[in-house]
Amino acid sequence: MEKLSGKDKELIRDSWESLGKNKVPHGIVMFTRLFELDPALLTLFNYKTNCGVVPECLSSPEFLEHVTKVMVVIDAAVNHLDDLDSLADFLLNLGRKHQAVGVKTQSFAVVGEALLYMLQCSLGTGYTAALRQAWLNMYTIVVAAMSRGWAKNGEHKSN
Ligand code: HEM
Repeated sequence: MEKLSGKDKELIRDSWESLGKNKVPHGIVMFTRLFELDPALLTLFNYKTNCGVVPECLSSPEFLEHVTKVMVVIDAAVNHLDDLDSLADFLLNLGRKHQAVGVKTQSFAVVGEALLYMLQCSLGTGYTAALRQAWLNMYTIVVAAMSRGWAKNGEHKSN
């Protein structure tokens, strides 16, 4: 996997220190933005509760669990910045699972945009161009690994 610079790591760690302690509220800001950017993604959350409607979806326990899951993956990445390779198998498998539930790889990029939006809202003036780029670099590494798993699952199905 790609490597991050020392400066990238410092910017990511410092900014995540307080955000990571409040994962769900920040995750909700992120997913609210995600559904503004692509409302069709709501239909992929086929929980028993009505996830065709944004407010109902955002307050359903299963959905909030997924929000937490996403934030935990981000937390894991931030905690393994020196060794992102150790997450490769996990992320590959995660990509496979998302292929199986109908998520497209392009949608991972929209999640990235929503992540940056959440960082901007939360960090205010701390959201500098260098910080934005550092997070983008990390997220790109995560998504590249997930996308490899996604593609492998797709291949497997068409065989
Ligand atoms: C458009 C984007 C996404 C959609 C529509 C989506 C949807 C889903 C769905 C339907 C599931 C299965 C049900 C569930 O566990 O809640 C799932 C599982 C999961 N998702 Fe996502 N997801 C998206 C992006 C992401 C991203 C970017 C991450 C992490 C960086 C992530 C992390 C997870 C995790 C950890 C699971 C549990 C996998 C397991 O059961 O082992 N998701 N996702």
